[in-house]
Amino acid sequence: MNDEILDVVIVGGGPSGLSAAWQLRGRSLVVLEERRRLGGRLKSESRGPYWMNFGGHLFPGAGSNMHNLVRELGLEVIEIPGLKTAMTFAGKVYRSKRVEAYPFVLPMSLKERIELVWVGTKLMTTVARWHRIAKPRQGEPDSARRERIAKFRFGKTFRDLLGRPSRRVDEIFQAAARRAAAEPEQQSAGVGVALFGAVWSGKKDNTALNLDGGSGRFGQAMQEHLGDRIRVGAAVQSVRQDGDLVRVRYLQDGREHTVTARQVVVAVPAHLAREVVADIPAAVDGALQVPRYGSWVGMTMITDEPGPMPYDDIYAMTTPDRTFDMFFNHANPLRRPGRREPGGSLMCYAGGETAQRLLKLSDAEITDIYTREILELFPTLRGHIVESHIQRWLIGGTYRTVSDAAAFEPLIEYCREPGHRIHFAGDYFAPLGQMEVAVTSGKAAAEMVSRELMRESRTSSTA
Ligand SMILES: Cc1cc2nc3c(=O)[nH]c(=O)nc-3n(C[C@H](O)[C@H](O)[C@H](O)COP(=O)(O)OP(=O)(O)OC[C@H]3O[C@@H](n4cnc5c(N)ncnc54)[C@H](O)[C@@H]3O)c2cc1C
Repeated sequence: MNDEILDVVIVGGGPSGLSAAWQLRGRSLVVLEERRRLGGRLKSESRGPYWMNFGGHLFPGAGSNMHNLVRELGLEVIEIPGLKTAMTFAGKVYRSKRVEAYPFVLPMSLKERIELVWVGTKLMTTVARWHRIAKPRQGEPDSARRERIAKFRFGKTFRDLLGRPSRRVDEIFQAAARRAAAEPEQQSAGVGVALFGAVWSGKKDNTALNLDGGSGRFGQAMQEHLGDRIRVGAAVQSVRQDGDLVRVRYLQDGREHTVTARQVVVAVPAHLAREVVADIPAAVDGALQVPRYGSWVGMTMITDEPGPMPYDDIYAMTTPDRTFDMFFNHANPLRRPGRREPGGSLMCYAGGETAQRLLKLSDAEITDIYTREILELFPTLRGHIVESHIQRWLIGGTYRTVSDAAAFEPLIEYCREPGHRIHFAGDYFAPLGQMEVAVTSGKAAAEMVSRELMRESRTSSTA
């Protein structure tokens, strides 16, 4: 048992919790993180000049809360010169900067071409509408914009929007849709459109950057800055309000501890928040049941090729003809004109129903499938994969199904109301979970905490 009374306890050391902790670093606080490292679903490990990437990697550009945070931490983002729109089809790699060109590039029947144009046009028109909806309006609070996005095309599934094109055309959209960790039938049309909106973000694409040194640097830098205010290996069991204080019970190294604070930010995935927070108001509890989570099964690889490889100009590739849905070349942002350094770093992953099937296999079986299919595409890579790891993200991506927009509103309302001591943050605050959503929600929770602490200190000084 511990007697300390802190200003704030933050539960969860992912981007949302760390964003809150950073805003509140002038206060007495601790961050309790279940894993042995910070960063949550942002994870990478250094290997010489490269890094192995396991989780989130595309960082938002200038003007975003994540970008500001990364700069404040003294970290650098780097541009990605490579193609993010490459695609495999019938066993071959195709490169087009503009996805709209694929109906004319891929070896397809006329019927398939027409279908690809038809579905693609429908999607692009809807994405253009989504961009208008998602654009921030002068003077409006971020929550208003979030609400507008949440309501966009939430009453239909992404499958309803796509229709049912023939198999090979459908597989292209399916593979891309699984970047939301769910099948088109499971996600709302708004989720699918947001996903494609991130790809079709216009000519000047600084919306997707890399963190120099890998996304794991984010958690490491936070650890360096926040020091002994971070407690890793600390699994929170319960968060309970007790009068003017909140008691947080956690297990660390097999021992039970309690820490008491005036304010708590719960920054763990929605269903886990429900498990730990006691006495959640019924409407908020209902809202926390809205976000869905899908899995991803990835393989990350370090390679030792002596010179150029056929994927050097590619960063991201959709792979509808493979077991995995996406292939990434994480060495691409490090390539410079001139001499090509030896070695590299690659990653691939599958989501949706494929991930569910793969989760039943052993690491060795998944490695065999992924490796065989990568070598089919790039035979010169044979013998050059020197290290590989399978990463199972059971809680991979968060997304919304149909008719969820209204059901989530009680939580937005709760977050706006003054007087609470327990606050929520996480990437589940938007229909499609991304690090920017996480960081923004953490910042918003921290602002509420600051207001509450100031209000309390004013009240006690006038009493
Ligand atoms: C493979 C993959 C690729 C991705 N790609 C991108 C991308 O390119 N761009 C992008 O923007 N986003 C991407 N994401 C999503 C991004 O990583 C998440 O949106 C972001 O990490 C969410 O942050 P969070 O803090 O809400 O949750 P998390 O990152 O999940 O952090 C929550 C933390 O809470 C901890 N926790 C849980 N329960 C407890 C407990 N009881 N006690 C203490 N601690 C607890 C967890 O261990 C975790 O560290 C990707 C994710 C994955 C898995």
